[in-house]
Amino acid sequence: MAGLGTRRPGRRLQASRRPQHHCAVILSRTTSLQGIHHHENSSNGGAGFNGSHLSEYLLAAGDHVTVLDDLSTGSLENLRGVLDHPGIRLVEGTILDRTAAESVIAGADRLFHLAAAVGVMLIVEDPLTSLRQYPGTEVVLDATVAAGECGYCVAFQPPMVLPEPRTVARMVS
Ligand SMILES: C[C@H]1O[C@H](OP(=O)(O)OP(=O)(O)OC[C@H]2O[C@@H](n3cnc4c(=O)[nH]c(N)nc43)[C@H](O)[C@@H]2O)[C@@H](O)[C@@H](O)C1=O
Repeated sequence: MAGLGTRRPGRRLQASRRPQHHCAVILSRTTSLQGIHHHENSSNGGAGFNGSHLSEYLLAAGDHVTVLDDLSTGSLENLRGVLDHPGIRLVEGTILDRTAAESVIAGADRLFHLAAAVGVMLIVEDPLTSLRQYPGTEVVLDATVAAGECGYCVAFQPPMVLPEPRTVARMVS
């Protein structure tokens, strides 16, 4: 796993402007393939800062990972060390697309939901786009429950960081 200090996420924020920590929801079933136990992981936002490190960790542990990322703030560059790994599958798409969400959850026994618009500056600069992403978590969790296969779900959701109403009004006018 590459050192955390060696990578820069798609959009860096100054340290003082970093977002607050995420909260997490968790739900695992191990898959047995020819007697070897491994997990089939689905990772939304897997090309992001946290997601790419997680992908590297899981692949190094012998798991498989399917990454669904719209590459809005993430980058394939973050995954350059594992792009050729036989255990990784990449799907470019948004979590707002139920079909895309279902396609990566199918067959997964663990879901890591890391896709989100995070960062104070990003949200302040484009609050409406950020808000439109919130239903994505519902799409993902709905699709996961409907699939009925995933026994372990880790969902990270960004804190609700909103600018003052008058700031939003100025931005959209
Ligand atoms: C501490 C650390 O904390 C944060 O790291 P992070 O939480 O990993 O955030 P990120 O932006 O690197 O990853 C989010 C991923 O999510 C993808 N993404 C978004 N929206 C959809 C979406 O709607 N669909 C899909 N499929 N992917 C999406 C997006 O393309 C990206 O790949 C950063 O503030 C970072 O700067 C930092 O310092």
